[in-house]
Formats: sequence, C-alpha cells, structure tokens
Amino acid sequence: MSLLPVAEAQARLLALGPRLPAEELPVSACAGRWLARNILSLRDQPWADLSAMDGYAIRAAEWPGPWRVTAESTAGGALPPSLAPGESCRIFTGAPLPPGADTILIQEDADLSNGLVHPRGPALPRGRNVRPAASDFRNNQLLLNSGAALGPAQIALAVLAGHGALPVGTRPRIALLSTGNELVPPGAPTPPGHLPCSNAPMLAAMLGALSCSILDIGIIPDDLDAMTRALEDASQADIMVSTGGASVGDHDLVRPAFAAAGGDLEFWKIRMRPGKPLMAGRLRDAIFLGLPGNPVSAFVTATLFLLPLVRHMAGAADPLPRIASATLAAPLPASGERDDYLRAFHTDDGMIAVTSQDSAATAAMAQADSLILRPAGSPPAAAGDQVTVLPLNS
Ligand SMILES: Nc1nc2c(c(=O)[nH]1)N[C@H]1C(S)=C(S)[C@@H](COP(=O)(O)OP(=O)(O)OC[C@H]3O[C@@H](n4cnc5c(N)ncnc54)[C@H](O)[C@@H]3O)O[C@H]1N2
Ligand code: MOO
Repeated sequence: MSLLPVAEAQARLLALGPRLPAEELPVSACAGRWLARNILSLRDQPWADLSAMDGYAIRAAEWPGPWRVTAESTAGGALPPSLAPGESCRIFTGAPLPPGADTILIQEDADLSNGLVHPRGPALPRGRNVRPAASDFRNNQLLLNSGAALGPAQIALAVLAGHGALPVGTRPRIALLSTGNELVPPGAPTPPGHLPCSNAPMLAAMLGALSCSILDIGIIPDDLDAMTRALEDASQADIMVSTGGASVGDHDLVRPAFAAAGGDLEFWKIRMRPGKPLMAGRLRDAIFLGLPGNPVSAFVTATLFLLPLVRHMAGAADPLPRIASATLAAPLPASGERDDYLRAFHTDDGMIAVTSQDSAATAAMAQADSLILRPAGSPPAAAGDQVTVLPLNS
C-alpha cells in the first residue's frame, strides 16, 4: 500500500470534518474561538477628531499666538464651542477638538499667563497630536474576517467597533480512547508487562490550549468487541481519537473494530516519520482519527492532524500548524522515504535535533520546542543551513 503524502492527508481530513454551527457569545467568552461571520464596524473610531495629549487646542496657522483660553474639553464632557480667531481650548487626552481647532500644543511646551497661552519651541505642523475622526476605522468597515482567531487584540477591536457579543464556531466535543492490555491509568502501579497510559493525558494537554471539550473514555483492552463498543460510544462526540493498535500486528484491532462499528475509513498510512500508521474516517456524525500508540508518534500526528481538525471544525480559516524557517546549529543526516518530523530545540546558535529520534523516546521529546520538517529524500544538511520548522505550543 503506498503511503499518503502529509499535505494530501491533511486536506482530506479537513474536507471530511464539517464546520460546527455558530453560536453567539458575549465578548468576555470569545477568547480562543474563531469568528463564524465577517465582523463590520458599527461606529467610527475615533468618533470625532480627538486630542492625543493634554494641552491646548489651537489653530496652527495662528502660530505663535498667544491664544486666549476660552473653553475646556474633556473626554466624556460637554462638546466645546467653536474657536474664534485668537482663542484656544484647554483640552485633555481623548477629548474632542472644538470646531476650528486643528492642532494640540502640549502643556509641557506652553506657558500660561493672564489667561493667555504662549508656545515654547518651534512651530507645530497642523494636525500635530490630533487623532482624526475615523482614522482607526470607519462605520461599516470590514474589520475581521469569518474564520479569524479571536485573541485579545481582536476582542478589543470588536468591542470598540460596537459589538458586545460575537458569532463564533461551537467548541468540538472530543472523545479520547487509549488501547492496549499493557496500559494502566496514570499513577497506578505498573507490574511487569505494564506501563502508564500517557497518551490521553498528553492529548488532553495539547487540546487544553484549544477551544474544545474533552471526554476521556479510558483504556480499552485489546478485544475486538470491547473496542467496537467503545468506538460506537465515542461516536456521540464530534471527533473521536484513539491511540495505539493502529499498525499491522495481530493485536492492532482499531481498524477492524472501526469497520465492525460501521465506520468508513478515509485513509490509513501516511508518508511521515513518526506517525506512519495514522488512520482517519467517519463513524455516523463523528470524525475518527486513529493515532499510533508510540507516544512520540501520537504527539506528532496530533500536532499535524488532530489540532488542525479541531481548529477547522471550530471555524478556523487557517487551521494548519504555523511553519517558520530556522538555521541549523548542527548537521542532520539525509532523510529517508518518509517526511521526517524531527524533535528539536532552539539554541542561541540555531536549531539542534534531539539525540534520540525514536518514536518511543519521550525524554528526548520533552526537550523539544519545535519540529524540523525534512521532506522525504532530503540530502544531508550542514550547520548554518536553513530548515523548515513547526514551532510547538504556539
Ligand atoms: N511489522 C510492522 N510493525 C510495525 C509497523 C509496521 O509498519 N510494520 N509500524 C510501526 C510504527 S511506524 C508504529 S508508529 C507503531 C505503532 O503501532 P500501534 O499504533 O499499533 O501502537 P501499539 O502497538 O499499540 O503501541 C506502540 C507502543 O506504544 C505504547 N503505547 C500504546 N499506547 C500507549 C499509551 N496510551 N500511552 C503510552 N504508551 C502507549 C505501546 O505500549 C507500545 O510500546 O507500530 C510499529 N510496528
Ligand atoms: O512511524 Mo512510527 O510512528 O515511526 O514509529
């Protein structure tokens, strides 16, 4: 069976997963969500020509004054009257300019005596220290596109644009299943032949940074009926994820159990290392991802497939991992017939791949802050060469 290229598998997975319906949430609950519709401004910002400093509103053409102080303008106060020739208005940051004024003389550069303002320093150009009306954005202007990630800056923008609630994608519900007779729950004793189940806590931690809810179904024994029932149960979720049992051994039961539960397999086996045995499909309304059991393989496939699927279903326009470029601090060997996703970390001199690239090497994985992508068939690389990297936890 030929191995599917990563980009093609990602595209097919995202095409399989529907966007979940939108919900309207107060802006205070929107952080980490994705917009379900374009957002237009409901107002001009600033609403008028506003002072950017504390000082005196003047006409620049009347420089060097002096000007009589005849009014005051404060943010939230009454609108100031128009300036007559030779007049100025005491003004504070964020306050509207009186009609006729066009420039702000800051108070540090002004002397006030007998009700007259005298400037110090060189002449000010017209418009200095003024924020013109609608210079940030205009009423009805398109500010944020559907699918945009909502972080602090986008929320501030939406609120200033007049919105108190926003339409966002619903959070996907994710069911996690761990498979293997050898697994025990975290912290439980590990008699010979057993090991702690680390994949579910790892995936929950990876998903914890995203907008989703998690149901951990627990450890399923290597038994076809038990696995089939567990998959049927898990299909209540929007996304069901198993780890382990994805390969070709006699006890690798995930694929047969998925078929027995009535699932449609979309693909199996990807041209990547680690992570080759990854599979994906649909069972009823749930999208299924079968990740390999090796912890590093599960970590890398979750980074490249599970997290993008969650972002996509939650409404992200740009769900794939961020890609950057970095300089190598140490050489790399040629890659093989699969795309390598090497665990690596930054140093002041550049990127270094961790010593063990084994897909069960968790101590080495825990040192990594990035994956270096080395496409299949890449020649050896030297220190100083540029490589493609996927920053982790970003
Ligand atoms: N003959 C072949 N053998 C294997 C192939 C192959 O193509 N032909 N592929 C290899 C590759 S690549 C991978 S990756 C592994 C993945 O296999 P499975 O998904 O079937 O995983 P398991 O066999 O169930 O487990 C592998 C390894 O990981 C440990 N494990 C499993 N689940 C957990 C968990 N929740 N927490 C911690 N550790 C876990 C498990 O004990 C095994 O040691 O297959 C190769 N074999
Ligand atoms: O492809 Mo497997 O995930 O190397 O160990």
